[in-house]
Amino acid sequence: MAPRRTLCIGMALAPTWLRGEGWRRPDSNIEGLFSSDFALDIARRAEAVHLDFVFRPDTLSLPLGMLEQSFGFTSLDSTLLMASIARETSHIGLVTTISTMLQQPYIVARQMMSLHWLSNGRAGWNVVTAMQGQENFGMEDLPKSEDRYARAAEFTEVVLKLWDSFPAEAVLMDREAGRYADTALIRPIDHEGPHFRVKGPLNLPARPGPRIPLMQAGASSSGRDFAAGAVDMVFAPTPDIEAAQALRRDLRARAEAHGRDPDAIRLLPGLGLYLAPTRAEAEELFRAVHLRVDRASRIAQLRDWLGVDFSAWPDERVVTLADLPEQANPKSRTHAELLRRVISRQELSLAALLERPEVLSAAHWHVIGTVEDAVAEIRRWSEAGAIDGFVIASGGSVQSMHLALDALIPRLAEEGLFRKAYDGATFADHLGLTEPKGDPSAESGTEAAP
Ligand SMILES: Cc1cc2nc3c(=O)[nH]c(=O)nc-3n(C[C@H](O)[C@H](O)[C@H](O)COP(=O)(O)O)c2cc1C
Repeated sequence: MAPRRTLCIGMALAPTWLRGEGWRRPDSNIEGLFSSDFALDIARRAEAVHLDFVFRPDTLSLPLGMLEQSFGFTSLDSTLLMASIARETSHIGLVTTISTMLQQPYIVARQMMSLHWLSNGRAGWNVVTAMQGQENFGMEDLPKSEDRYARAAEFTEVVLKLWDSFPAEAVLMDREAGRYADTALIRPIDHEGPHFRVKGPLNLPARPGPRIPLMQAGASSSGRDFAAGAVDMVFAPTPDIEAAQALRRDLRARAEAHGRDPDAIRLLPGLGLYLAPTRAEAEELFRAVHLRVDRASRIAQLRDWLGVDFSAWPDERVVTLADLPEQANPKSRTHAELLRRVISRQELSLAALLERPEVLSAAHWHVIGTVEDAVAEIRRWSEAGAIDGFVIASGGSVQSMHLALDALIPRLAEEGLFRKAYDGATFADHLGLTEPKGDPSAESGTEAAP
């Protein structure tokens, strides 16, 4: 499978580089976490090296367990944050995360189109079904993964219809004739489905040009199928190159089965970058960051993903698939399956399992080393057809994050793996999306220019 000519690269503003012990460093600026300048500084750096987008994950609940040691899931509302960055930047895509389980499509269609107008065509929506937060929305439990995706598919369909319901051409602004809009072009959507009844139209005209790009996170079979039919980018944890190759192959095949060009869907794994001037310093950074994540938190993480309580197990006992129950409704099938995969492939003691990136840091692809190590690894994955790009989840320290943006990305551009300048000023321009309307199955899927 041929790799694309240039990669699509996003930067997570999470801020992953302050996780673990990172926030305790003197230069962390943890005090500024809830100011818009904090994210803006990173967005400006990302724009200076022509990244495709900045991206903010988001949740709607606060698990207190993590908060003793780090900032956990505290965060500004991601869409408002992106709106504040929009005014101060001019080219970079702004991808916000909004849940289809815990929101209503009319509100989301309006928020996203507002962000699209306010940013001059740079909005992107990370469509998540959510892993937590149901207790804040009157639910005991989240429905099972398949049902969450069925709702996500209908939710997305309604949002796309709403964006199309008030087309840009309907706005005439004919001063002479005194005619503001041609209301014959503005149509209700009259949607009636299993989850939503929405009449429409949206009370905001569509911004002229291609539709807002969509991203998705969650790689269970139903997650992949939803992504293959509806989105432009998949953000996924792929801890090794084989996992990424297999996922990319599968997503492309599913996109084709949905009648789409396989190039229309991009696999963008999370990339945990622990960078330092030397390999030894980078390894020390990784160790130092995870030093205090205690056994109890890691055991709790495993209980969440695998449904097993390992707290009474001795460290040296080997974990096998036979120890794991079939889970009817895991919070994230993606993470549960990645853990089952590593347990089936390697004979791991409990102590060794607790050291794995799948447990410590969200099962993402990791590079712990120098900038040149990262360039080599990215080239290897790209040439092996494993990725269409990646989302940087910088780890360890502010210095490591700065190395990723200020040193690694220009090196990738020098190597011909990434663009040297922006070709256009909208997010769709960076992705090469050209179709004007909402239906992803009608898209061109052309490549981003070098
Ligand atoms: C890499 C990754 C990132 C995610 N980010 C978010 C997020 O920011 N907010 C959220 O509510 N859910 C997030 N999710 C949850 C997914 O949207 C989805 O609900 C969950 O993974 C269950 O789907 P699955 O069974 O396909 O894994 C994320 C999932 C993955 C795998």
